[in-house]
Amino acid sequence: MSTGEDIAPKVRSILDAARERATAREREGGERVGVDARSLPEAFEAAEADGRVPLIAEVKPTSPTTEGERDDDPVELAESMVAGGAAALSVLTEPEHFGGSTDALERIRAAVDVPVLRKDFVVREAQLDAAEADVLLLIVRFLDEDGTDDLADLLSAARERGFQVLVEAHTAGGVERALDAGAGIVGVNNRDLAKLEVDLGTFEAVASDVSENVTLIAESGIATTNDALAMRAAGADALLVGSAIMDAAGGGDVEANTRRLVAAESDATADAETETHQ
Ligand SMILES: O=C(O)c1ccccc1NCC(=O)[C@H](O)[C@H](O)COP(=O)(O)O
Repeated sequence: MSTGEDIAPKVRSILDAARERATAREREGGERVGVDARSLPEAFEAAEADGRVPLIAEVKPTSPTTEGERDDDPVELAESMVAGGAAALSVLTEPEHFGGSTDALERIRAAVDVPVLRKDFVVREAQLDAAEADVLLLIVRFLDEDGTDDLADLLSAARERGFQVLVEAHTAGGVERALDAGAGIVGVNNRDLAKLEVDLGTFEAVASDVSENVTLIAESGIATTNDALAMRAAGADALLVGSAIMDAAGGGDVEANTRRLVAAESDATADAETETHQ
């Protein structure tokens, strides 16, 4: 089944590149990875207990919708995010459109002790073995395409290797497919891959239908503390933030950007208490 016409041309090119990389890996063969994963839900619980908004901060040097590119050492960026209170990290490993690499992922995972998500466009089983990570991303919409593996099969194959899996959707139907395939960690991406537009109302519209037993992550377009509060109020167990932390155009302070979002709830509580006492 192909729903290819629903995907923006830039995204189509990402998907084609992912398929080519899968084919190259299949030709090369290579070892199957076995991961001893750091628990993502436990990292979120620890952040909550500590008064931090559970946040996955993303090492995202550039993207099709980003102006500019950060060429800082990815390990230093990752360490700054953890110093700023990130519960977990996401690392883009897609090389052609996001400036990522599996080498950067492996160096980051060796340098930090929080769970690390491999953010890539995995469409076939062979791609699972490109690098070890604690969490792997599978995108429902991309697995509709011809020449891709079935979502439930990929989910099982990833779990057999020890990965936790974040299954990403953009619509209520996509979330249903994720849950039907057996996902326990679900991301709702506010970025519509058909138009590359971001609307935080996407998460708000979909989140209320998802059971409490599922770890639910709001992804993309979260820039301000008010955005973070809105996503949490709508039911996000955690947030995934890239651009606002990386600030590729301004080259800003990644640690301060992370801390600002992580402290959104504790700062709001402190402000409310101050107002009550005035
Ligand atoms: O970010 C993009 O431009 C993009 C374009 C095409 C496909 C995917 C894309 N992003 C992947 C992501 O899911 C985001 O990097 C992630 O959710 C963080 O989003 P943001 O905080 O808006 O950078």
